[in-house]
Amino acid sequence: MGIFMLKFGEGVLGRDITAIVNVVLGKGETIDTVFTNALTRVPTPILANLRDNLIVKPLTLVVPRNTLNSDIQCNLLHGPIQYGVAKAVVDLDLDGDLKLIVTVSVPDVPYTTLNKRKLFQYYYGATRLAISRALNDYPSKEKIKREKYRALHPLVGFRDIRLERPPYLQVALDVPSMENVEYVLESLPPSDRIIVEAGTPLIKKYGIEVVERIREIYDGFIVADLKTLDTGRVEVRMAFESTANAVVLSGTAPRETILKGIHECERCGIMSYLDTINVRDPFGLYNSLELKPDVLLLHRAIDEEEKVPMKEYRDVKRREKLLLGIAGGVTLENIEKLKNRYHIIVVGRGITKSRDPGRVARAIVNKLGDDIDQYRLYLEEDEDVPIR
Ligand SMILES: O=C([C@H](O)CO)[C@H](O)[C@H](O)COP(=O)(O)O
Repeated sequence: MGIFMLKFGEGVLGRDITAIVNVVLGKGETIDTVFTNALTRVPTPILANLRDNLIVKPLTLVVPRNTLNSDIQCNLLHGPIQYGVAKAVVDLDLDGDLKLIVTVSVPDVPYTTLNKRKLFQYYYGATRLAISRALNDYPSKEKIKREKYRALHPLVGFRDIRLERPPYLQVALDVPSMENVEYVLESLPPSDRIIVEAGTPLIKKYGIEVVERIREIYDGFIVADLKTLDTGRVEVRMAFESTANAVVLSGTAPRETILKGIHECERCGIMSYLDTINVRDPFGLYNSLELKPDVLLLHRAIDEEEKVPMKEYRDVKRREKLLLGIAGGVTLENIEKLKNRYHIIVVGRGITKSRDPGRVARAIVNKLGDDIDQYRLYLEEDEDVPIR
């Protein structure tokens, strides 16, 4: 059996025009077949050359990713793009037995904005990057794991947060006035440590659509505090359809409702909270469930706060997988004590009723630890890939 090797890599560079380059490289029957089939296809991709009659080794196919709609695009492909790819392959001084298939985006730009030098540079750099990454099996599983909560896709503009970097501040919006909600949301600092809660009274007043109204102003992780007591599936669905990232189910609901609600959250790919207002043994309830919620919320009701002290679970240890939340009368003053014991600290009136909600929220967030973007450089680094 001959030598077999197949590797894949991507390089994307440039801001005004983006060079997107994907590479498949390898040795053996598989790549030989793909290579030969591609060459006999119509329209035929081009063999990278430095000039006419001088193809590069290892043999490299340049394949446009998009349809070429104009002569300008054809010239770009056959000109600076092809030259950029060819020069990168030659400069990397690769094993001559390899074969490379390089797919390239071909920009559709007006002739006047054409800058061949810039295009060459972008495609040359992106190709080097893609090949080096392929040869180094970049990115590693660890890199992807590390980056998955930091990555911000440029065409999406928001991150999908899964509460993987606790502790978090959950700002509970119970104030039943949209004007007040807007005021609080607009004052919140942008932070990956903040969760916004559409509070139960707010949802009762405006309906579940209030989640979408909140999102228009603060597009982060939003919890719909439905405290569901019946029809677990239906309520989770409603919250999901209004773009909630998590739903709160009541721990006093029938077991079936809790389980159906958690199951529906899992089906929809959103998170489930189990609220424990009026539940005597929250951990006993948690342990008894066949399906576990993502968050167990230890909660003292507002109505009982004059009689009942704030819930204190001194022996609470952070458990693997389960996120523990605390709610009911939390203020800026308690944060220091709570932040090492709980993953999610819910603060309602402590923020919404303060004279300066933004200042209080910022002060709490500062106590929780650094932000995801705080030490991030503008440029991405492949710390584990030597570019040859
Ligand atoms: O969930 C809550 C309560 O049941 C009303 O819906 C509150 O959001 C929660 O108790 C936090 O509020 P504060 O006690 O004002 O911090």
